[in-house]
Amino acid sequence: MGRDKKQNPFAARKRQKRANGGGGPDRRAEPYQEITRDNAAFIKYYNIQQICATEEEWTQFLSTIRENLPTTFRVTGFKGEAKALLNIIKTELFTEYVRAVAELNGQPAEQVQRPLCLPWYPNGMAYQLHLTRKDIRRSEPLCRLHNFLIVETTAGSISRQEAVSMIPPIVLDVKPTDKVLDMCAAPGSKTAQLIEALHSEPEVHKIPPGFVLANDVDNNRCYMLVHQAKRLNSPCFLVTNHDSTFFPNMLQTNADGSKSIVKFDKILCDVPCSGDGTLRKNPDIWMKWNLAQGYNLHGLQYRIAYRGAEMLEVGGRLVYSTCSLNPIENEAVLQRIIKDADGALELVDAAHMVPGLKFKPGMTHWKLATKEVDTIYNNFEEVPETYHTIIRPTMFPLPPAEIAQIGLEKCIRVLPHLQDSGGFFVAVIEKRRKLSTEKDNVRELLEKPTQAEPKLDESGKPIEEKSVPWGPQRKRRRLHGYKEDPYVFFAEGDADYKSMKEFYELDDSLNERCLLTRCVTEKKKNVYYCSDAIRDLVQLNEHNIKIINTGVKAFVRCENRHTVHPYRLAQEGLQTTNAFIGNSRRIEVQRDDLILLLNCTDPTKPPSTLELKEATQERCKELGVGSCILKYVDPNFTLFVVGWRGTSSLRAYVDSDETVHILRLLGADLRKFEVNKYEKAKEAAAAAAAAAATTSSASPDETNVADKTSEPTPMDTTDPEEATPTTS
Ligand SMILES: C[S@@+](CC[C@H](N)C(=O)[O-])C[C@H]1O[C@@H](n2cnc3c(N)ncnc32)[C@H](O)[C@@H]1O
Repeated sequence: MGRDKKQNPFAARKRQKRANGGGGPDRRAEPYQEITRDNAAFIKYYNIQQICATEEEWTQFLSTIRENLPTTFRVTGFKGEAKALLNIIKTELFTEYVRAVAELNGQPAEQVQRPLCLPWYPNGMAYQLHLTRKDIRRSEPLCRLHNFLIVETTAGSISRQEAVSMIPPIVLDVKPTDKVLDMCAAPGSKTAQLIEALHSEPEVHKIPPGFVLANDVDNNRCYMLVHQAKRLNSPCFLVTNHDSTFFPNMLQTNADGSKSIVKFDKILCDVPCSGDGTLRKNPDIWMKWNLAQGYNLHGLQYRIAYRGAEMLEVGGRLVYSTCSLNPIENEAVLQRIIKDADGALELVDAAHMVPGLKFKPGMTHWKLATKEVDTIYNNFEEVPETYHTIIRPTMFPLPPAEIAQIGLEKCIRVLPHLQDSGGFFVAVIEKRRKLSTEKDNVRELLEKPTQAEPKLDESGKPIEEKSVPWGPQRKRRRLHGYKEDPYVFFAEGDADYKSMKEFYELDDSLNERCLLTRCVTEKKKNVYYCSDAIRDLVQLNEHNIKIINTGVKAFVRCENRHTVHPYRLAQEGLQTTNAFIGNSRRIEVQRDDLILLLNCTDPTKPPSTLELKEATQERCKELGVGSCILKYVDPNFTLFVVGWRGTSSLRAYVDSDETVHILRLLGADLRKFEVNKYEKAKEAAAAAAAAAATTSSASPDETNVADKTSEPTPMDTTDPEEATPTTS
């Protein structure tokens, strides 16, 4: 066979287009035009696949995918105050929602449809609003609702996430003891759900024994992942940056001190896909969609999921998901994996875990076609040779007798019209025995060089060194993105730890070797904490895989002339450290005191202890200057907030979003914190107009002074009468 025949015709056409001066005219400067929600190839392709049972249903499908997607959010379940927040949402927030929607639509409040509780999401914690993202962002009456969503998302109390995207973590069924791998994790909405599930039994596990390892091949997207997960402050979480198709085996220490290869109990493969299930959220896909995307992704999707299956524990569970409706990216990938695994993997039915979810079973018949869907292929023999590098035999359904053994009907296909959602595909696989391709050579891994322990001086203090880049030099291909600072764990007998232990009366069960810094230096700045399992993973594997982030900030160096102890507590880590801290640095406060402390937003004017309740004042007298924990007990929840006892003051040490979150739980007046961006924009416009009026009436000399200090803008050449002040 000649080389030319093997060339990818789609890629050749793309190259030709580029050679002719790019892929079409640059429209960036043209005025915005509403996207035409149509694509003949898309409609033809899914029509021939018969994804809907009747003509009537097909019409309903086509009409729904052309509509914008409603907004959904879920409450972070594991937090102690989740129920209290849910109650506030169902009462105050939804009352405000009804008022705002009535105002927006000019209709009576009684006619406004209340938000819908997603029936299949556990404990009634997820809601769908009858509003799109754009509605919420751009409508002044919805400003308070928008503020609520932003603040509570940043505080980690809710997550705005597409409804269907919540399904894979639910059916993965993560328990606090599980070792969990999220292979294609960024930006991390599902990862957040996995972390929540890991922490779902705080009364049983102070720190869950399991962990979530979230990985993504894209270095930049890994930081989105860090940002997303940081809100949840889990010490059992690790972010890595690697290609999942050849994700390396990782080492772990067993209870008897020996080493073995990590096998994960739960693996999520939310693989890259053509994304045509998200047409309602991302309408620009209408213009870009073509069948070549699915063909190009099939191999990558298979390799990621197959590597996942190799790393899965026998008896473990792997969830494969895409936001695509295309059987080439879904059923074809799964039939290939199940077939290649030769009985080691089994598709299982998980519908009972999402009761009330409307979906269709996986497909067992599908057809392939050319990119333009002008020629249909029923089997590989019909495919012309020029397409053999694109359309592969494994993409066709197996013969009926074989495909019946695969169990594809157990897959979950969510179509947008079934419950006014996006489109999605989910399959659950369980591992019955090892795969024949698994290579678990512990000795080979142990023989690889590991990172050196930090050098210590005679007194056991680390010798100051410059921060070193990640591990030994590797192949160029892997040296992408930023170099990460090292992970420097405390050695036993660390002098800083001794003083922390004394000052905060830390419990012996807190493992000091799980404290770490990100720089080899004597004067530690931020001190992080991670679980034993994560520490073990980092130390044994950092030479083998790029670790982007781990640990929650637990202590921060904070020295001034009054401080007795150089480290304050960090609110981020309090969820973890609280359980290990003794009584000497605790103050129980009443509601009014906490509201007073949180309302103080000027750090230069902390509340005087004299403004507080008498009991609080008495306790403050007993407490020396420094960091402390403020505890508030409500009949429905208990709050812990980092505080600072000054010489004559007491203040809360939390960021602004968490402040609003706590004040909301306390039922306090939030008006001081409410930002109305529309009002602000109007004020800014008025100020700009006033400034412009002053400038135009100023003397020529004054105008010249202004000109020298500012860049010329198009406004300078515009008639002031015509100019519209910008308000962005
Ligand atoms: C569908 S998105 C994942 C969405 C994510 N699970 C969530 O819920 O937010 C697919 C991700 O796979 C990543 N990816 C693509 N190829 C990969 C590979 N070979 N290994 C690991 N990640 C990959 C992409 O960078 C992208 O972030």
